Amino acid sequence: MKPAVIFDLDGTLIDSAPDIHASANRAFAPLGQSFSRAEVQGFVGRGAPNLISRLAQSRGLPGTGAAFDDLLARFLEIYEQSHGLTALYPGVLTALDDLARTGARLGVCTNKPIGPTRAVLGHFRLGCFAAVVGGDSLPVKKPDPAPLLHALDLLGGGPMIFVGDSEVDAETAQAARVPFLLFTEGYRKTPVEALTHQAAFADFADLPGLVAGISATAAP
Ligand SMILES: O=C(O)COP(=O)(O)O
Ligand SMILES: [Mg+2]
Repeated sequence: MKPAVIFDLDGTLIDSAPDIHASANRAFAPLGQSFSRAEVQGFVGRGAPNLISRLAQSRGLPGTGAAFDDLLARFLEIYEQSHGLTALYPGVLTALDDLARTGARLGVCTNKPIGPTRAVLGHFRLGCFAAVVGGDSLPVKKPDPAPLLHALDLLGGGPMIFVGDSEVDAETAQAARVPFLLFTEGYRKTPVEALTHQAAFADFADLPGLVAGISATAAP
């Protein structure tokens, strides 16, 4: 059986931090707060509620409760329609095409809520993913392995490779006991050597070869 290749989204397939940053600043503007790109990017990867809560708390605002819920809803409403500053990383489309041509089954497992996830995949016409699992698709998020294993189930099971950019993704792959390919140009804060991974890559042109290498090793 050909492997399922399941991708993280933010910092892996798309450089979305500029839109997340701009949307966060618009959501916080009525509260008189704004953030640098680095502050916002540092909190991407554990889902939108965590991002907005951490940003609020960094300015002494509550990270839970009714006012926080309004703030999060405002952010999500703004962000779901904001794609103009987001870009696919170079070589992503070609790599996805190449993988699909070899028969690989493709999926996405992100902590971004499913609404904005589907919106951004639609914006970039990324229709190649037969399974898309968001941060609110299940009661738990990555690094719990359940969302990743759920994406695999939706693809029909079998061997899997997870591709991601962050500490959370490395932990998720370990918890699910699956090979992890680390994209080094995303939003990771930890040195590459400190993250458990099968291989690391900075250029999507290298991805199909890495997937083929792992599949060959795993073959019975
Ligand atoms: O934190 C998020 O909203 C999503 O991040 P991810 O796509 O890297 O999982
Ligand atoms: Mg990521």
